[in-house]
Amino acid sequence: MAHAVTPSFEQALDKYEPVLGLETHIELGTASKMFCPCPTAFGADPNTQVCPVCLAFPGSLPVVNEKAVEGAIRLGLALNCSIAPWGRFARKNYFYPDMPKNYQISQYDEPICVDGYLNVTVDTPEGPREFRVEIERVHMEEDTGKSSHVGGSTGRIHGASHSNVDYNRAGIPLLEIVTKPITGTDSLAPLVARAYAAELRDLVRSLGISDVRMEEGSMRCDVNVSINERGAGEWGTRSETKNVNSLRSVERAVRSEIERQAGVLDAGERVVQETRHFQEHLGRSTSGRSKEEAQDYRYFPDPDLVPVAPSAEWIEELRATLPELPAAQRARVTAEWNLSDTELRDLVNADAIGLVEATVVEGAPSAEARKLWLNELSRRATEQEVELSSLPITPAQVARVIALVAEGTLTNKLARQVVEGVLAGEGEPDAVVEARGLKVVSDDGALGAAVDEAIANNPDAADKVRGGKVAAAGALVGAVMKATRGQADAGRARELILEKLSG
Ligand SMILES: Nc1ncnc2c1ncn2[C@@H]1O[C@H](COP(=O)(O)OP(=O)(O)OP(=O)(O)O)[C@@H](O)[C@H]1O
Ligand SMILES: [Mg+2]
Ligand SMILES: [Mg+2]
Repeated sequence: MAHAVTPSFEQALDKYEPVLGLETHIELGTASKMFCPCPTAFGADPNTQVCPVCLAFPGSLPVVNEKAVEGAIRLGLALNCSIAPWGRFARKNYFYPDMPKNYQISQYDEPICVDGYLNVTVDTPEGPREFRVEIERVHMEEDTGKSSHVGGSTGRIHGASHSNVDYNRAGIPLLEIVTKPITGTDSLAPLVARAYAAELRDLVRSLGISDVRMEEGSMRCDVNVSINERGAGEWGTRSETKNVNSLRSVERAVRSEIERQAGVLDAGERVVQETRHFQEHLGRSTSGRSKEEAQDYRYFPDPDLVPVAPSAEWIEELRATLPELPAAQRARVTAEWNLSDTELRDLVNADAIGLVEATVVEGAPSAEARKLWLNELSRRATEQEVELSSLPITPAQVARVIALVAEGTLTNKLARQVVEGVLAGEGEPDAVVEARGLKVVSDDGALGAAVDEAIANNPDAADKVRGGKVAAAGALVGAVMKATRGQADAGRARELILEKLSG
C-alpha cells in the first residue's frame, strides 16, 4: 500500500474540490434546564445542580422549558427558517457514562426549524465575496454531563486510574444548527467555515439567547469535510471533526482535513467515515471513532413529552421581538458612518460595532469613537488578553473622554492617560482628570506664570522674538510645555508669549 504523503493546500485544491457541513451546538442561556427546574449557572461545585429528572431517577417526568422553545424559534426566524407548527421530541439511544438516562432527548425527523440560510462574507484579494450557507435544520436537545479522567501518572485518559462525572451540565438546553452541504467554496473553504461560525455566533449573541463563548464551550462546532476529484459529480466520504472550540481552529480544521484527505486519495486509499478530534497544539485533527457502521440510535418519539406545537400567533409575537440583526446593523453603520470596506472589516474583526455605536449614542462623533476603540482600547485589550467588550470602561466613559478633548480640557496625549486611569479603576474620567491633575493649562494666570518663567530662562530666544524673529517663539513654547509637563494649551501659550514680547 502506498504511503499517504500530505500535499500542500494549493496542490490539494488543484485536483480536488471540498464539500463542508457544519453542526453547531449552542448552549441556551436559560435560567433553568431543558426539562427540569435545576439552575444552569456555570462553575458550580460538581453535582450540586441536579434533581431526579436530570439524573433520570425512575418515575421522574420531564417538562419542556418554554423559554428554550422560544429561543429556538427566535433563532430559526433569524436564520430565515420555516417553523414547524407541530413536532415531537425523540429519544436518541446510546450508552455513555455522562448521560444518566442512556438516551438523550433530542429531535429527529421533526425538528422545530427547517430550511433557512445565513449569508456570510469572506475577504478575498479581489474584495469581499458573499456566500449563502443553507441551513438544513435547527433542533432542540439536552446537553450531557461532563467526565474527567483523573489519577494515574499522566492524568490523561490512558494513564488515569478513575473517572469522575459531573451532571451539572446534564439537561442544559442545547440548539443544534445543521447546514446543508456547502459546495463551490474551493480554496475559500476554510474561510467560509470560519466566517459562518463567526456570523452565527454574532447572530445568536444579538438575539441574547446564549453567551456563545467558544472557549467555555457554550458554542461548539463539529466540522464535516469531504473532497472529490474535480468534475467527479459525486461527493466524497466525509469525516467529522468534533468540538472545535475557536474560530481559528474551525479554519485550521477544514484546511488540514482537506490536505489530509487529498494525501489519502493520492495514495489510492479510501477516506474512512469517522469522527476526528481537533488537537489545538498540532493545528490538525487525529482519528477518533470510526462511523463506518453508522450507529443505530433507535430513535423514537419520547412518550413522556407532549408535542411542541407553537401557534402562528406566538411565532409572530416572537418575530416582532427580533432585534436588528448583525448584517442589517453592518449595512446601516456603513452608510451612517460612511465606512470603507477596510474600516468596516476592522470594526467587525475587533467586534467593536456595538461599542462604537453605544459611544455614539452617548454623544461622541463616530470617527472619534472608532479611533479610540480601535487604537488605544484595542491595544490595551490585546495586552491584557481580554475581549474589547470586557475592558472595564463603558461607552459613556469613552464618550466623556472624547468630549473633554473636544472642549479643549484634554489633549490626545492626556486623553490616553485618562483612559489608563479609568481602566485602572480610578473612577470616572472627570475624577481621573482631577486626581491626576491632567487638565490642559489654558487659564492665563497659571499659563502667564509659566510664560514669564520661560522668557526669563531663555533670554536669547526672547531677544530674537523682540527683534521680529517670530519663529524663535517655538523654543519658548517648548519651554512652557516642558515646565507644565505637556499640559499647557500650546496655542494660547504662543499668543501670550508674542503679546508679552511685542510690548
Ligand atoms: N459528503 C459530505 N461532505 C461534507 N459534508 C457533508 C457531506 N454530507 C453531509 N454533510 C454535512 O454533514 C453534516 C451532517 O450532520 P447531521 O447532524 O445531519 O448528521 P450526523 O453527523 O450523522 O449526526 P450527529 O448529529 O449524530 O453527529 C451536515 O452539515 C451535512 O450537510
Ligand atoms: Mg448532528
Ligand atoms: Mg454529526
